[in-house]
Order: sequence, then C-alpha cells, then structure tokens
Amino acid sequence: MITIENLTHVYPGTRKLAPRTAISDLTLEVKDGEFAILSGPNGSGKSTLFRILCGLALPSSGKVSVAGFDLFAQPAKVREVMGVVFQSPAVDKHLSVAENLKIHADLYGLGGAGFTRRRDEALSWTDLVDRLDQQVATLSGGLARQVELAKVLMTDPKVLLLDEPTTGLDPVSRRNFLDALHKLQKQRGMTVLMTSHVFAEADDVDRVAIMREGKLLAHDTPTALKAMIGTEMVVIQAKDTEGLAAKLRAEMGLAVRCIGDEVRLEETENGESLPLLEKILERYRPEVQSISIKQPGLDDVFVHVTSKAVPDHALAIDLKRTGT
Ligand SMILES: Nc1ncnc2c1ncn2[C@@H]1O[C@H](COP(=O)(O)OP(=O)(O)OP(=O)(O)O)[C@@H](O)[C@H]1O
Repeated sequence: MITIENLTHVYPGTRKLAPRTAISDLTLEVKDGEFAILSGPNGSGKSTLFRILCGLALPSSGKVSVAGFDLFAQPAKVREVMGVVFQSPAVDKHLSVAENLKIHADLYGLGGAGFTRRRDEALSWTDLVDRLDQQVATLSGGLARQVELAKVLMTDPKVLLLDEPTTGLDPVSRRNFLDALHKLQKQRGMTVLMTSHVFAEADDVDRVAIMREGKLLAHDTPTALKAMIGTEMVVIQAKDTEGLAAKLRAEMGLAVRCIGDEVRLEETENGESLPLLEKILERYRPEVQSISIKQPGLDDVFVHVTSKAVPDHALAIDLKRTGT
C-alpha cells in the first residue's frame, strides 16, 4: 500500500553548513491493511521521510507509491486516500469541536447529510460525543488528540500517517488513543504508518521499522525482532561499566556490550542465563551493583540495532536472520 523505493534526501548545504543526507537509499513497504511503526534515534530521518510521504517535501531521488498512485506524479490522487495526523496540533483551539470538524469537512467538500453521517461515525469511537460544543482549548491533551484523529477520519482515508501522535499524553490517555486506533484500523481495514519512540506502543503492531542515519536497519514483526537478540539477556549495572565489560570479555570470553550505564550480555538462551549470572557474581561480586535476567523487549532491540557500537557486519547478520 505504501511502497518506498531507493529514496534519498539530501538537504542542500549553505555557506556555513555542509549538505546533509537525511535519507539514504531507503526501501520500505507497508502492506495493505498493515499497522506499522517507524522508529529511530533523533536525527535518523523519520521527520524527513514523514514530510516526503505527506507531500510537504520532494526527495532528491527515489520513488514512493501510495495505494498504487505515484506520490510525486499523482499527488492529488494520493491526497484522496491519505489522512495525516501531525505531531503539532492542527486544530483551532479557539473553536469548538464541532466547528473544527465542520471546517475540515468544508475543506474536503463533505457537505450536507453526508457530513453529519461521517462526523458522527468518526466521533463514535471517541469520548467527544457529548462535547461537540466545547472549545478545544478547554479539552485535555488526550481529548484534543482525539479531535485531530476524528477530523482526519471523516475523509475515510485508506492510508493513515501519524507523527508521534501520543507525544505529551499520560500513559492512560496514550493507551486509550492507541486502543481506539487499533480498533479503527481493523474495522476500516486501514493501512497505518506511525512514527513513535515509545516501544510499549509497538508490541501489538504488525511490523516495526527502525532507522538510523537515514538507513533502514531492521524491519520485521515485533516477535521476529525480539528473537534477534535471543530469548533472554543478562543486564548488569556496575561502578565501572567499561572495566567490568573488559574483564568479562577477557577473563570469561563473554561477548558483552556497554550500553549507557549497563553491561549487557545479549543472546543468552533459556537455561543459560542463570548459571552465567551466578558465575559472574561469584567472580565479580564487589564490582556488581545489580544484575538481572530479562526477556528482550522492543526497547532492547532498538538499543541493539541503533547502538553505534554494533559493527555493520553484525547488523547485516541480524537482518539476514530476521529475513529483512
Ligand atoms: N531543514 C534541514 N536542513 C538541513 N538539515 C536538516 C534539516 N532538517 C533535518 N535535517 C537533518 O537531517 C537529519 C534527519 O533529520 P530528521 O528531523 O528527519 O530526523 P528525525 O529522525 O525526525 O529526528 P527527531 O527524532 O529528532 O525528530 C538530521 O541530521 C537533521 O539534522
């Protein structure tokens, strides 16, 4: 449904700044009816990609098609099938919920009885049904985001792009927003691509794509991505992380990595971790502040994949293993 082929985007340089490649030969597909999350560290190129997909920027090279339409040759066709929820609010806070929805409907030529039906349908999943006359400025952050989504849903998009839509929401509002989004996506069979840094949001999506420095480093189901780093991992906090890691490598032959203030031993399998943990404690007890065994989550995959400490050939192996 969304096909991105060999996309490259270079921001031109200025007298003081060198040109910057924000997206580098990126190829990615979001299949029909799929819910995909796009993630990556700051500066990895997500916003640039999002701006290109929304038609706000033209890439330096590459192709994008949405629902079979060429994004650059047939932008109007793409706009007909695509809805976009931006990170920064795109509703008028001084107007009521109903007024915001009406203005959006007018922009899209959705008048008369059709408008009321579409509006009521878009609102049916929200908590806004009895708040139509309330000014958006007086709504909570979570409800204001619901107005944005309701607005976009009125146009019945086949493809929905969302740029970190849950930023600033408390955990309960975030969960409510996502639950509603998942329900809607299934009901309407929409294809959804959402940027997010919150990995708790990614466990129940179809696929997660992770970028770094404009390149796609991983793209697979949450289960396959987690399997990339084994069924268990040992995580150690120490007074001297680098020092302990060096000893574990040299004296125990362990392939550990330092990530922030932790030493991590990834890719341990069920049953191996506990004896290893005991051996590490036996030998290095005074240096260890805490040690635990955990099952890898998507946040661990993110750290593994985006950490610059991972040599490129190791990533290539991981990607082969996950079939990306
Ligand atoms: N207008 C611009 N001119 C020059 N370079 C830019 C411009 N916008 C972004 N960049 C650079 O392009 C790269 C990708 O930036 P981008 O904003 O797309 O990343 P991002 O993944 O969205 O980051 P974040 O998570 O911080 O929003 C960065 O190195 C950034 O500095």
